[in-house]
Amino acid sequence: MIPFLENVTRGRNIPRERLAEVGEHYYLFGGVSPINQQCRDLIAALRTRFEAESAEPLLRLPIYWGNRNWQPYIEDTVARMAKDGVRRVIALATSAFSSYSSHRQYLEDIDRARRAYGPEAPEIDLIRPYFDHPGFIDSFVDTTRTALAELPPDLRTQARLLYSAHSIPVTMAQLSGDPAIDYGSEGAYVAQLSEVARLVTERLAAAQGYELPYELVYQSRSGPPSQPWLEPDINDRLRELAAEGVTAVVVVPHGFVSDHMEVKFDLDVEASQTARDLGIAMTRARCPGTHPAFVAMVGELVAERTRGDPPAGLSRHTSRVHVCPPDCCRKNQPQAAT
Ligand SMILES: CC1=C(CCC(=O)O)c2cc3nc(cc4[nH]c(cc5[nH]c(cc1n2)c(C)c5CCC(=O)O)c(CCC(=O)O)c4C)C(CCC(=O)O)=C3C
Ligand SMILES: [Fe+2]
Repeated sequence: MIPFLENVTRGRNIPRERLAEVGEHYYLFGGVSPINQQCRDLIAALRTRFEAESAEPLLRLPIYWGNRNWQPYIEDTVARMAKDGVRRVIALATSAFSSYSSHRQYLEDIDRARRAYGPEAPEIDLIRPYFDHPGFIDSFVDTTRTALAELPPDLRTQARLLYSAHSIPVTMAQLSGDPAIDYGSEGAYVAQLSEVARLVTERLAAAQGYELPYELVYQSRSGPPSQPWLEPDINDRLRELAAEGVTAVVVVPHGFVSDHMEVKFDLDVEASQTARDLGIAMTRARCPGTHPAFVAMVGELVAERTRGDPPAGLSRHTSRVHVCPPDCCRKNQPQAAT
């Protein structure tokens, strides 16, 4: 696990103790990240879907898979595609939101892999942030309904919805998105997370016939304590909610696409334990994974990009362009860039 963790955090300011601690989370689950199998499952579901879509020859495309931090590495996948004669690629990141970590870094790593291969590397167009696509929203509405139904009946109408996303440094959050667009003082990442929480809550209310209060929380913080990251942490917030008399929560990990380690450990083990200790009933909505609405969305995004249709989305923060301008989703202020 350690080489993988070193890959993820190379060049970042992450304490060694944090790596050792996160390594333990993986050992608890057999010393293997669940994310590779989740990628294989998504690809299998996409193949089935793309093959069934006989009316849409555009989608009868071969599918490849590359990781940023582990095998199969993007570098190897780029080489394999080039050898297979692939000239144009449309890439989907398993990450739906704007920010350096959730979007720009994918672009950079794809670029690096292409440069490493050389001028014969295929062209690769990364699909824009798709956080408010109806397929992403509706898969969360569906899994949140299921999670709500897992609460004891008498608690369901009193539950609080906690929408949980990966915390990132506050500076990174403020620099997220397109600098020419006003997302409010917190930046695109938080604005997009807020919109998804609102949309899922509204559609859930329409389906259930009653509305639940909701809020944003963050999880999986790393980095030194001296650096401000997005808050509140889900565990801290659970303590406050218990003090306020809240008895049930449904956690919706809307910042993620599949139930990987940040979800399985930080929510299903850690936050669940916090809730248990506080006497709060907690259930957790599944991430999209291979949900049919999410799988269908991938087909729609590929078709959208191939045709050059305007980006589809349900919120006022829907991406306006397919290719982000070079100064969007920076990591640091320009003068501090490394
Ligand atoms: C925004 C965001 C997403 C969601 C968007 C997306 O999915 O892209 C995400 C997903 C993921 N993060 C993952 C794993 C890790 N992330 C780390 C560290 C970090 N993540 C960050 C941000 C994000 N991360 C940041 C700002 C850091 C600090 C270091 C840095 O500035 O880059 C570390 C180092 C140890 C630690 O500090 O926790 C690990 C091991 C896995 C794989 C899980 C599995 O194996 O199942 C997944 C899907
Ligand atoms: Fe991460």
